Amino acid sequence: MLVAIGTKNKAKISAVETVVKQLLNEQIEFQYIAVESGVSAQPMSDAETREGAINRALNTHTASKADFSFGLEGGVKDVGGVMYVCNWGTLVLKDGTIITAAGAQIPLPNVIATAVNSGLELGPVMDEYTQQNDIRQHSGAIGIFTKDLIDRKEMFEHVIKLLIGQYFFQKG
Ligand SMILES: O=P(O)(O)OP(=O)(O)OP(=O)(O)OC[C@H]1O[C@@H](n2cnc3c(O)ncnc32)[C@H](O)[C@@H]1O
Ligand SMILES: [Mg+2]
Repeated sequence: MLVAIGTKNKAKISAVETVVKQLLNEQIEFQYIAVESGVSAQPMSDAETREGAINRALNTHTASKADFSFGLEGGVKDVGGVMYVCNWGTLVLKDGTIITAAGAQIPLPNVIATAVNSGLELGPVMDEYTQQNDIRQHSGAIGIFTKDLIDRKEMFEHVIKLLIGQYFFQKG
């Protein structure tokens, strides 16, 4: 089967590959496509982040006609005046069926929230904060602020499991 992923981000790619290989007992070809999310570079709500994940999966589906097309999107959201990191995933099946799910969320420190609210993207803000490159492709914000107990790959693995689990349920 063909599995397409709408990103070139290493954390997202390895999350999809790990879970798909674990759950689907067949020969799998993976395809990675950089697609548009159709939302802002830094989504600021659950609704916008979810929409970005759906758009990515649909654009991946259109480009690949794969059996499974995945779209994963990271964003932030405000809950009671506190900024949380949020992540959404979408699986589009070959027949166009859309399945969605969201991942674990943690609050971001005020210094990070202030920088993001000033219009910066979380990715570069995290690089500046940690003095490392490309945190978004490795630990992610969720890894940095949990001492890597849950990194960005593992967080996305849960999202992929929630997507494939719903597919199994629908299939019966
Ligand atoms: O290449 P793509 O697939 O776009 O991957 P990305 O890392 O840019 O991830 P998103 O576009 O889904 O996330 C939107 C923005 O939020 C940032 N972001 C989201 N979650 C993050 C995390 O856990 N750690 C660091 N940055 C994160 C990301 O770098 C972007 O600036
Ligand atoms: Mg991005």
